[in-house]
Amino acid sequence: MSHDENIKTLIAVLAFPFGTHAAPLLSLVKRLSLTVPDARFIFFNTAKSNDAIFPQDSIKKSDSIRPYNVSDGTPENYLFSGNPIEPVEYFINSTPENFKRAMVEVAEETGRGFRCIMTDAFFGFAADIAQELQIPWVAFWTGGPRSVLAHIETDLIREKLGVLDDGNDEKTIDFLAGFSGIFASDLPGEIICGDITSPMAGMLHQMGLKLPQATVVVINSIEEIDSDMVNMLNSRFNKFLNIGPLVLTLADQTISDPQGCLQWLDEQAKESVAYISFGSTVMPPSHELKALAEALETSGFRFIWSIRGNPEEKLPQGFLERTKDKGKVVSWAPQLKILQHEATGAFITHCGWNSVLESIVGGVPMICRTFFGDQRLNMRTVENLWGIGKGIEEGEITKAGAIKALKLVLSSDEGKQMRQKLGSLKKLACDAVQPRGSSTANFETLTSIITH
Ligand SMILES: O=c1ccn([C@@H]2O[C@H](COP(=O)(O)OP(=O)(O)O[C@H]3O[C@H](CO)[C@@H](O)[C@H](O)[C@H]3O)[C@@H](O)[C@H]2O)c(=O)[nH]1
Repeated sequence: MSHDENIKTLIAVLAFPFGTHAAPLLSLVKRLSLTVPDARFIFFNTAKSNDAIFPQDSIKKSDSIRPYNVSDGTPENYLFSGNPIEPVEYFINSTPENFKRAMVEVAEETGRGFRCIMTDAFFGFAADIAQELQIPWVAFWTGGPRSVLAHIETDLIREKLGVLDDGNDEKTIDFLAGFSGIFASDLPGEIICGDITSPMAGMLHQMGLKLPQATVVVINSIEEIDSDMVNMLNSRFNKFLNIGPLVLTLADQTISDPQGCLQWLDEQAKESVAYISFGSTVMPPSHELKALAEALETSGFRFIWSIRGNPEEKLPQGFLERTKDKGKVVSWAPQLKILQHEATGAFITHCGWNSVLESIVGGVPMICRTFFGDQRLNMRTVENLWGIGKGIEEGEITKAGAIKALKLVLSSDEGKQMRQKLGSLKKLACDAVQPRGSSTANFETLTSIITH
């Protein structure tokens, strides 16, 4: 990175490299790079995550967005133990020094100071960096509004409910407006139910305390779909901007579909296919995968199942061969396009926020099997507030529960009603990104914060 007179505005972007966090942040940065053409965004992220989200040729082409690798905090010769939280904890423990070091390197190399720091909202430490450098802090929350409010209110929730040993505690959160019908066990584990001394819990607690200091908190959501939450967050933050759904605002969406999912969908009847995916990090336990496979086989519903790794090892013996005329099993699917296809009628999901938004954009009702973090809060919003999906019976997949849920969504009046409600939400989402829409106006406000 060399001294460059054309670059007027240098912006530091700090990514959280796990789950689907860095990709939506990069989507936001790509969009901003079109409206702030004289800016250079330095995308600080681990090498592994940068390699995954920046296609090789794009790095050479783009002058305005530069990936810059930071340490992931793992010890030398580290061998992954199989425990997925371990690399996350190494990384958290290496912050903020890894980012600060890299920012100093870039400032020295370019001979310029940063004009703005834009981060995953997880990084509460950015408040101190922004203050030290006297620059704005733009915090990007990749989940929905209800989960960020729960983190902001962590101390109040702990004060009212205490810290619970049992993740299934059924205490309600009725002391917090907008949380009626929500139970303690629906909250992200780090707030009260899990190990609140873990590095992750510490980072999220710190985030809740620091986010009100951000110049602006940006969220990949739509004002009109949860206005009560938005009003509450408006009163907590200096500025709160809903700019989603980002997936509807990016022009260059290259579709990778090597296994021909979309062509296969073209041959299926309208709203007849169940799409199954549990996102980028979750893998349901093997007895649930088996139960779901048996439910699909017995019910005969058509399906596309995105499952990471080798499906032969994960699914019952002979399942792929026996169901090859009814469904497709792939290791990665063009999810957004599948959900937007008229043949897709149900989405079995873990309720990651990106999946929930994409389901709204596609108008597809959800069958929810949640696992951690914000997912249960997202499910409650899907089920109670919007009525566009249902949690799986007993909270985990059984053969009978899955068949019941598939029938409900794919072939009952309740499923039809869900689809109608989705129609209204989808319209709100599409309207928000039109030239006069709320997300478009909020995006313009964000641009002016960055440039002035
Ligand atoms: O075959 C696949 C599977 C997934 N996806 C995409 O992967 C993303 C998955 O995102 P999300 O639904 O948010 O799930 P996670 O990857 O699990 O996301 C993490 O990050 C989210 C945003 O903070 C949180 O809401 C989740 O709880 C957390 O697990 C979506 O954009 C999908 O379209 C594909 O394109 N093809």
